[in-house]
Amino acid sequence: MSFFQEENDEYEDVSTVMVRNSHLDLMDQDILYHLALGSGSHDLRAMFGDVKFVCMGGTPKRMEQFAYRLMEEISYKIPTGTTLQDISRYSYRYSMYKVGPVLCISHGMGMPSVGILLHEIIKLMFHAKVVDPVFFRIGTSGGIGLEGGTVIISDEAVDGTLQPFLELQILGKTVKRSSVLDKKLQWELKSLAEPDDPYPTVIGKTVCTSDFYEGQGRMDGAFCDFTEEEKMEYLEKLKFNGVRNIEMESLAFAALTHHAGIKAAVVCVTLLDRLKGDQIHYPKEVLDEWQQRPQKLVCRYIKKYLSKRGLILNNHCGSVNVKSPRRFKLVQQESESYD
Ligand SMILES: O=P(O)(O)O[C@@H]1C[C@H](O)[C@@H](CO)O1
Ligand SMILES: O=c1cc[nH]c(=O)[nH]1
Repeated sequence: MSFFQEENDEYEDVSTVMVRNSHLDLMDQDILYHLALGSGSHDLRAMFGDVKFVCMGGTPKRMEQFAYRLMEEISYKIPTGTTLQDISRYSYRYSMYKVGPVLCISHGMGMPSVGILLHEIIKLMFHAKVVDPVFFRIGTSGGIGLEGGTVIISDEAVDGTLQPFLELQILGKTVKRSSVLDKKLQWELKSLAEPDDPYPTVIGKTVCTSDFYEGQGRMDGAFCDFTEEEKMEYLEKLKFNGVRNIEMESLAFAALTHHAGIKAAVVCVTLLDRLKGDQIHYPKEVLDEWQQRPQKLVCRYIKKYLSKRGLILNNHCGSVNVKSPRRFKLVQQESESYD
């Protein structure tokens, strides 16, 4: 029986997000610089207190598209004549959209970019007193022995040497943080893959690198000092060790959410099979459709979660099917005050 059918739901909310930094208590305000938000300048509780899901992916366009998909799926309406607002547009760094209880945010490329975003989003959750949020990364990746268009739910994020740690240099010392992802969430997501989906959805290990070219064993960058044989030996070693895909954010995403006690999942589509080549040569329309596959899966999860609790929004603006009125307020309409 899947968790969606269980009588007693273990997913009932229990605690607000905590930060592991006592210095924040001593600050009169906290400026979330890269989000163009702050605890002094914005009522973060009113704006974000109802958030339940935080979804991140590389590009602003993908996350805007995901926000519009969610609006459709959960019948979330904004006033006629208006559009979804990019809440962080004045940061000129990340884009953030809010659709009822779901935040959709672009994280840019690579671990430093997603790491900075996670610090500020975790603090945002803390200031807003958000209760037990679930974080998703919906991304793209290179497959290992899997055709383009395959959806992979990461069961573990590891570095290029297959270590399940994020290594950070803090005050000149190396600090390791375990990159742990929630097992149950992975299987819940997997259970939402439909037999009719014209592509496979698999669970597997994800290698996270700090580079797209040499770091992922590509021979088509500006530099390359290894041979085809050495590259294939490495990629085959990854395959042998259960690695299904390679991307650039999962390690920091898993390590920092785990450090904050936040449940998280990484769902990526493959854009090619790295055992067959390096260049991403598929037409744009094909790549666009593939990029939507992780979105569909996560959308199914969110929709089921909300439906199960009678929280799918009603079909008219500003109204919610309220079982839990303290949460899931509509704050999108307040976007004017975000400026
Ligand atoms: O979420 P995205 O599609 O940006 O993830 C991967 C990893 C890098 O950010 C990027 C490289 O093309 O795609
Ligand atoms: O090969 C790929 C494709 C997308 N993203 C990556 O990081 N690697």
